Amino acid sequence: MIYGQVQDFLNSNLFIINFKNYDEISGTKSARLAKSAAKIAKKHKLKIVVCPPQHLLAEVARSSSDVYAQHLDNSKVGSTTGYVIPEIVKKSRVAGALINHSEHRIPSNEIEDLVKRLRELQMISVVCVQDVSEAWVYAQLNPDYIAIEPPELIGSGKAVSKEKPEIITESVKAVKKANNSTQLLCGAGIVSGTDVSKALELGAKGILVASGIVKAKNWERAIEEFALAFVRK
Ligand SMILES: O=C[C@H](O)COP(=O)(O)O
Repeated sequence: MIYGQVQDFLNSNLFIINFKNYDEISGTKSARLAKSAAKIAKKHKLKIVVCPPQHLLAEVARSSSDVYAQHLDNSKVGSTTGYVIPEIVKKSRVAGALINHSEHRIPSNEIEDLVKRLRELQMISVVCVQDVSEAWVYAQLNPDYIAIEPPELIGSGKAVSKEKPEIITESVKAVKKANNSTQLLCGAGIVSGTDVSKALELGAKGILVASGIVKAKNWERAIEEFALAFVRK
């Protein structure tokens, strides 16, 4: 992305679908889900990013421009084996990454290094945090996004925006206090358009969702329902 495009991107709402390692997206099904996301993104002029499993990143990124890694390793370019690193995935058209997801936590010095590395590569960084105090700590690194996710609600079908609205409003404040360009996303248990609307009402710039889409019987219908919540906000 060139500079102007990066700015436009950061000004719009963001809807991230993390495929995790659900069986529903194994093999060629990841590309199918990414295609549905791209279709609805285009229809509503909405930013929808997909995070397929690591081994499918390049394949999905061949046909979709909005692909982030679920995780990256802070290993060097060169003689490192079995790690997935920013410089190399960028060459497969991967545009950003989740960092420190609740299911793949890393030490704070690595979070800091990865945010810097992604910035230098003009890739988008999404640092996942579990509570408001972590939102404040990591917002000061100025990642593009902080994604707040109370771990106990992940995969529960009980939306953070309804179960713990205060964690979103408090995190919005924490991120603002950092006084930089970082914006807040939220996730955990989001399964409906009203969950999304509520998150946006509370001040989130977007959402990070997995099971609510991946496990839906009809992917396109579910993505459309979430997308409409963004469009109607
Ligand atoms: O990365 C996604 C989050 O962990 C949320 O997962 P969930 O939508 O299944 O609760």
